[in-house]
Amino acid sequence: MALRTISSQLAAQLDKELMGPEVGFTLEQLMELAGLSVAQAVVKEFPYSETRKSQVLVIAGPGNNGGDGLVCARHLALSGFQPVVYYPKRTTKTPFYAQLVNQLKFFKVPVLGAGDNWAQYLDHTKTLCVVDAIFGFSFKPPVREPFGSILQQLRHAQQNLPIVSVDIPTGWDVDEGPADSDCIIPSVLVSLTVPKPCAAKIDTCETHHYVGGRFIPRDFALKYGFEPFPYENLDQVLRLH
Ligand SMILES: NC(=O)C1=CN([C@@H]2O[C@H](COP(=O)(O)OP(=O)(O)OC[C@H]3O[C@@H](n4cnc5c(N)ncnc54)[C@H](O)[C@@H]3O)[C@@H](O)[C@H]2O)[C@@H](O)CC1
Ligand SMILES: [K+]
Repeated sequence: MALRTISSQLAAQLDKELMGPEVGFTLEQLMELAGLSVAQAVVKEFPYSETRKSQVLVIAGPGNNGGDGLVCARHLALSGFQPVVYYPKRTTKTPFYAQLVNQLKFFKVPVLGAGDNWAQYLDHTKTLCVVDAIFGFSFKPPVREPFGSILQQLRHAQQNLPIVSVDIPTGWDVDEGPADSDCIIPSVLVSLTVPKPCAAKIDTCETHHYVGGRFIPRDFALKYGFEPFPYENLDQVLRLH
């Protein structure tokens, strides 16, 4: 199936309509479904087993992509994984994010901040995968600290430690794809709602591609120029490649 994508501008317009007065989704609702879908992709890619390591490092950025990561960590904890969240730059935009952090504390999920030793969790003998919830479709290069050095460490770790990118592989241009050769190459990409153009630049031998963020009806998808994705039953993700 040819990969249908929509531009980042159209994606932003689609969001605006979803959260507009007629449809009336709240960001919290969309984020909950998005985060759940990423957790489901992790479970499908790395099925939980008593014997195997189950620690997952979730790196959350300052925006809503980071919010997806906080939600994903909670669902991973519910499904028996041992998530650890590194959340160096916390948005104070809305109290909602503080509630997401409270929920993680409620689930006994460690939430590390700037200055904490997060890199210890890049040890692939203990950690199953890293969830890249740093930047999504609002990323504008060049990367500003502390995310530059975080990406550098991820690039180094990715040889042995699979990266699951939420919506956009962090550091990639949302429309053009990898800006230069030292970008991260995720093992899994979970495109939310609909793949953005950068998703066409993944190498399907290296990156398993899922679509998640299941919250639009057929006619709305067609209006935005793409076929609805044939999710099964109540699955929150569908593997495209
Ligand atoms: N709109 C939707 O339908 C949904 C969107 N969601 C998520 O929201 C994401 C978009 O969220 P946002 O628009 O908050 O933006 P992002 O989360 O993509 O990140 C932008 C944030 O990072 C900062 N930033 C941007 N470029 C930077 C750079 N070069 N260096 C350092 N900081 C930089 C910005 O100040 C902003 O705070 C999507 O990718 C998706 O993951 C989901 O939460 C729910 C569904
Ligand atoms: K990301």
